[in-house]
Amino acid sequence: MRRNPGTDLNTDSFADIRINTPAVERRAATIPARRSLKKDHQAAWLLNAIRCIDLTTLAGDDTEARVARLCAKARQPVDPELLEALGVTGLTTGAVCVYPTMVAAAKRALGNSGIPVASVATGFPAGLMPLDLRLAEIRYAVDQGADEIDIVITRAHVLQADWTALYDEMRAMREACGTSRMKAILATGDLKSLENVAKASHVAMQAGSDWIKTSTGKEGVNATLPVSLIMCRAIRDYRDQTGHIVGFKPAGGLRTAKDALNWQILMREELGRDWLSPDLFRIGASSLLGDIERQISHHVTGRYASAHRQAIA
Ligand SMILES: O=C[C@H](O)COP(=O)(O)O
Repeated sequence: MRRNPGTDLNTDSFADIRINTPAVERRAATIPARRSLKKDHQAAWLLNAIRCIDLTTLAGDDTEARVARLCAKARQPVDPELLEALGVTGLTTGAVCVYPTMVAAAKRALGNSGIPVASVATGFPAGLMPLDLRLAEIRYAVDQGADEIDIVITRAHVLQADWTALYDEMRAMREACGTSRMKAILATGDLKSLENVAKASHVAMQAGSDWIKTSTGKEGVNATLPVSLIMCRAIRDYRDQTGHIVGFKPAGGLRTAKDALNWQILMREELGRDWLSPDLFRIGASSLLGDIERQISHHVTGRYASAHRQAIA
């Protein structure tokens, strides 16, 4: 299984980063136009997006029954008749993502499907808890069976440019994850500048994150294309500097099939084909699958299915 072993903290590798925000925004704005995806091609990209979704429920009123329904959707994300028409079998989402107390229910519901369970941890979404409690939460989620842990960082460490504190806490989190893979949520909407996003990305990767992730879905601003562009370039730079491979997870506010296509175009353009697989690319989303299924249905049948047919996710 791919892991990023991380490195020692190396602030030299990002000390000189300067970002021209208007230029990044201009470049990000061209992403939707970079590839014209028509018909069969578009359906293939939408199916691939499903393979990469971390199908998520992170709500205060989550229940085991809701998690079980979500897992059923993860196992069979699209109407089998539509898949048959497309000649596709065995399609599942990339993972299911839940709160720690829901991990056991998700594991039960997913059975031997091979779909990983991701758990948020470390005082999600704000992370403002003593470190030993945050580490204990990771260990609890791992003990419950979580295959992947989505941690949140202490935003204050970034805002105060305390890279040592940020590195040390994430290194300890990586250690607590054991053999479960770690995704580091930077909560980019809280980080004030693209330079901070770039620097926090480097520290997260040096600390051994297997994916870096934009947002919790709970910030005022969640995944955007400019922020994602900066994070993808940090992944590229880190690979060039260390030879280690890190995945990317945009999350929060991704709701439409068009979003799913745009983020895949970004991966293809900035990091290449390898980053279009679930090992290196996840889309964190609680309500994206419905629109993707709607578009696939339209592709197959020539008409849009009514909304109730895609009631979940
Ligand atoms: O980690 C995933 C996010 O919580 C999903 O955010 P969303 O509910 O806006 O799709």
